[in-house]
Amino acid sequence: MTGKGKGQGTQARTGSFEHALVLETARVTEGAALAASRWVGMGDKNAVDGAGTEAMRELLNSLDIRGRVVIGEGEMDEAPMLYIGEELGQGQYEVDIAVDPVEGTSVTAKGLPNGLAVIALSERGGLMHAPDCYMDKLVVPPPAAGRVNLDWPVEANLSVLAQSLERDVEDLLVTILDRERHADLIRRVRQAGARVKLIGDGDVVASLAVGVRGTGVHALMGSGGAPEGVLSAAAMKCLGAEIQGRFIAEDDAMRERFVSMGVDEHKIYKTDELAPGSQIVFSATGITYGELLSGVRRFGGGARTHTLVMGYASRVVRFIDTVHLEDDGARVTIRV
Ligand SMILES: O=P(O)(O)OC[C@H]1O[C@](O)(COP(=O)(O)O)[C@@H](O)[C@@H]1O
Ligand SMILES: [Mn+2]
Ligand SMILES: [Mn+2]
Repeated sequence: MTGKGKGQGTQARTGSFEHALVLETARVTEGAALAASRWVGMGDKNAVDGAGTEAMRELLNSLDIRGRVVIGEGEMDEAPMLYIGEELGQGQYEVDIAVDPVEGTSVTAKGLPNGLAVIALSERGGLMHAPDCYMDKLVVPPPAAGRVNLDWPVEANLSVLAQSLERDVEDLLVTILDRERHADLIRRVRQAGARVKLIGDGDVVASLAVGVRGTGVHALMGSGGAPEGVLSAAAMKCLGAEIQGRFIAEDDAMRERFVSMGVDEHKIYKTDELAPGSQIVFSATGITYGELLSGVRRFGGGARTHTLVMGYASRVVRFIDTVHLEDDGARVTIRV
């Protein structure tokens, strides 16, 4: 549908596979979160990752897709499941898949907030095949999209962000991963007058919180994983927010890898370059409690999950609260 038709702005763009797969994709992250939740707070990162990955792979295989993993758990020789290049499903929709079965493995193993299971799907070529390196990131909400620049001094970006959100720099809260490498960035953001929220892990959910209004955080700054940058880009695109990222080559081996993958070390990659797809489905289910998504809440006879699933072309942002009942016949009272 084109032109200024009735209801323009809420019409589907070209939602074919999205319509078929939005809810199915939510089921995949729900399943991974439920499996990983068994290991919350047990101090075993490998068990957390293993459970999430296995469940996610099995559920992806059951979808009506012919999928190819472009962002995964590593290369084939280092990851037994959901490795980059792995093919999943025998259905009809040809898709590229980006996964992080457990984003925030350490926090999940410690029972701390903001562990989640994450997936993005697109048509073939719709998600950048990013190397597994660090990425310098700037994430801003919809009103500041297109108005900031990762190349500018941080003070300039804060000032534009404050203007865009019609407030003072002092009213901004900026999320930054609590890492030694960010000491200077943290100092400068504070000196500019903005407040800082330091997080231990999990810059995907931090990006989601920036993209959604009312969470009280206004930007994400600093470096994190490049695969997480692509996943965040898929989400920001669905939300109308923006991510800018620059791939960081820490050594010559990585620099060579960039060349072989066609990645430009000096370029700022924007949302649309990281996630160029015209159809994108993004889904995240909380494993441990967070400000945006509740974690998995287990009770006798079942568990409850909280998911954010979105379709870019179909223009839907769904928060899904699901009760999963065990099939052993237990009587469970569902609460609102
Ligand atoms: O801990 P580092 O090396 O600074 O890396 C940061 C990256 O790790 C994470 O905190 C956690 O990722 P995983 O749990 O998937 O390993 C990401 O959110 C972030 O992008
Ligand atoms: Mn991760
Ligand atoms: Mn992970």
